[in-house]
Amino acid sequence: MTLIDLKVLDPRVADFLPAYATPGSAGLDLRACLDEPVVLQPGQSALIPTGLAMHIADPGLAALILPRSGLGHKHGIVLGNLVGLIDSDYQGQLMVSCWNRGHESFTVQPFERIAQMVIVPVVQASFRRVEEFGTSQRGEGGFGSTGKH
Ligand SMILES: O=c1ccn([C@H]2C[C@H](O)[C@@H](COP(=O)(O)OP(=O)(O)OP(=O)(O)O)O2)c(=O)[nH]1
Ligand SMILES: [Mg+2]
Repeated sequence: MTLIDLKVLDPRVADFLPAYATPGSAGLDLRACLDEPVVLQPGQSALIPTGLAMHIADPGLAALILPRSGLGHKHGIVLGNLVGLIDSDYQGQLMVSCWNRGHESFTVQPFERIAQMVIVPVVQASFRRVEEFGTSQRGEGGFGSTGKH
């Protein structure tokens, strides 16, 4: 298990620290640290604080913030940035951009679970400038070049 430093910025979230719901879970649910409900009209988005800050510190790791499938599928509540990327050197509050892509208004309740976070490995690359690549089977083919079936 990887140990990551976490700061509780709002004491109200101290009882709801991110935790894996089951032994096999990949995602850690993040909650809305709100004083009052936030109504998202269709098409509207809001940046919702979580009351938490995290310093991953290891450049070989990052965190991704992803929608929760139930909220996304049933209510159209996804992320305004589609996916949130948390850099290993970020020490600010974890924020969730909630976007109502649905057709009905949705109310985010204080401390409701609004998104999930996955800790992932990262490879930092450096680049070597070349004039020609070594051959590959695909070459420059893309965007459907392998056919439809
Ligand atoms: O959903 C998100 C996405 C990002 N962040 C924080 C952590 C991340 O490390 C930082 C910067 O994110 P990103 O690089 O995606 O944003 P940017 O628009 O490129 O800002 P910057 O110039 O600060 O890198 O913002 C969040 O709290 N939630
Ligand atoms: Mg950036």
